[in-house]
Amino acid sequence: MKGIGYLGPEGTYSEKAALLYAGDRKDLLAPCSTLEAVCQAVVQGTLNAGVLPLENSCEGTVVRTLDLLVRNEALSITGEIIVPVQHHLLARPETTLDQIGLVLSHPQPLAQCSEFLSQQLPGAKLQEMVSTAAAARVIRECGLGVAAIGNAEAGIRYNLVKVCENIQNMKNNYTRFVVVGREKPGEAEKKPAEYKISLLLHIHDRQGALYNILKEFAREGINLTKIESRPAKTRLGEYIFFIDLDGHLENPAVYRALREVDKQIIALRILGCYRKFKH
Ligand SMILES: O=C(O)C(=O)C[C@]1(C(=O)O)C=C[C@@H](O)C=C1
Repeated sequence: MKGIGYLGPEGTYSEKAALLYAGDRKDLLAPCSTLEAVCQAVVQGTLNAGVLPLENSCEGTVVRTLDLLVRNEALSITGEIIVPVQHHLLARPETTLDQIGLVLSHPQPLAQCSEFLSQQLPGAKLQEMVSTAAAARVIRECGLGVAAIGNAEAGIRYNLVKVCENIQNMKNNYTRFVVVGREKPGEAEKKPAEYKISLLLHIHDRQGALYNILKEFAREGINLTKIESRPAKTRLGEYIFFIDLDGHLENPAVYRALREVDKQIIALRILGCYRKFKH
């Protein structure tokens, strides 16, 4: 079995998700420098699976991941993992809050901690980094006035202390990750259980187009759990919709709805049919 890619370095939230997915196969974990690198390695077959952040309970969809799913047609979704996200302000030992003039982190945590940052560090500059652990890793080489936002494990790994704990806007902050692979959708597991399907729909730019599609799912009593649009990158006004729904590809109601939807749109791609995450 080849590796499981995730956004590195060690100490990211993506690593936490990848560890949950790997179970006792932790030696397979492969940190990658970017989300693009994770996808590329899976598409090329250097890695067997990749773990990508898809949505956060506070900040919504990670659009970078949606764009990568659209662009990499060989990828399918084979699973999902939901990770609690608790951010801390990490700095070199003996740093105090009033010394901090620069905060480094991934754009998502900077947004997820916006209230703390504006209230407690109104004068601090914010700098985006490729990941929370990439931010934590450079702090040791910086002066006392620099802090990172990341998780407790990153603090331990990079010998940093928590200047402030649990600084995210929402106490219950969660990020949903998807596992991507090259399996054909539905092949990954077939045992009857609680399943989810992820779809990409490229729809026409015309009156009622979205309504007519949603109607098909409603008619079959299918519950949609996420809907998000991204520009199709073809022309202004044309969109691709990312839809998650409850069900399995072998359910007759799902089959009927997808057959009707397929007749009305430019393209339908089944990204995956996979088991729902159980906490
Ligand atoms: O920087 C990290 O630690 C990541 O794993 C990335 C990421 C993200 O892309 O949203 C993952 C989960 C958290 O929401 C914060 C950051």
